[in-house]
Amino acid sequence: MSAALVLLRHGESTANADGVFTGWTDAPLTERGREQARGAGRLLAGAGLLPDVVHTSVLCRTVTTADLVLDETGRDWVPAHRSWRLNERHYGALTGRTKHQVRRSTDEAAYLAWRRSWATPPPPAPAGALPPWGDPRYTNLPPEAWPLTQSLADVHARVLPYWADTIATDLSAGRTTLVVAHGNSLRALVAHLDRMDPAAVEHLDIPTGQPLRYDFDPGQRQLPGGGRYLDPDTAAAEAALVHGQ
Ligand SMILES: O=C(O)[C@H](O)COP(=O)(O)O
Repeated sequence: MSAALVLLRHGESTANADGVFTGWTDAPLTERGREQARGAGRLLAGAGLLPDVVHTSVLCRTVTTADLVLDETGRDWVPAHRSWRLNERHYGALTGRTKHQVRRSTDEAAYLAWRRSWATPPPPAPAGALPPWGDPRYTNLPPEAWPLTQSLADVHARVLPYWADTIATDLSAGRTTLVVAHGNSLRALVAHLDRMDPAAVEHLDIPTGQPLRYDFDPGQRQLPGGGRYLDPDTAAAEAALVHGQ
């Protein structure tokens, strides 16, 4: 069966609005972010993309965004799956600092490497601090997978098993599958789907609240052309805001 996949970065969070590195911490949506989520739902409904299933991270900004999208599409009742594998990149010791502060405290090359390179992780956070040991969301996270920091390559390595074992299964059953995740977990997934090399991914920015559509044929082959934003002009403008941070 043919199937559609919709990737969606959560709506703007308070940390996004304040220019703060967020990573595995929680930050609620701003009113603008909530409206972005509702707008994404209207775009999906207008394109006839009614989700049969939704996947989110275990961070509240994706859960809230997904709920608003499902409400707007009349699909509040579909199965919802949460996984830490879809979480934002763990931003290590940068978590909670503003991008402006970090940029001033180091040189441009280090800032860009921490934020956008494939393989360079930010400096690590103290063990057991972010998230705190015992956070019930991570009961199933094996101790060796508990991160102190992550490069984009690390994110790619933990997102791909979830893609292969769970999301791809929904697509092969012909389900319209909504994945609500984060700037960097989606960069990793888009890099996989669009077969991007690490150098190209450095220039990839994912806008908040903009649905990105992929289509698959009955043989589960991705249709040519890569992902398409449902509202390309707004997506480009929002991606430019992310790039400028
Ligand atoms: O965790 C964060 O700070 C953001 O969600 C992603 O930030 P980035 O665009 O700087 O990678």
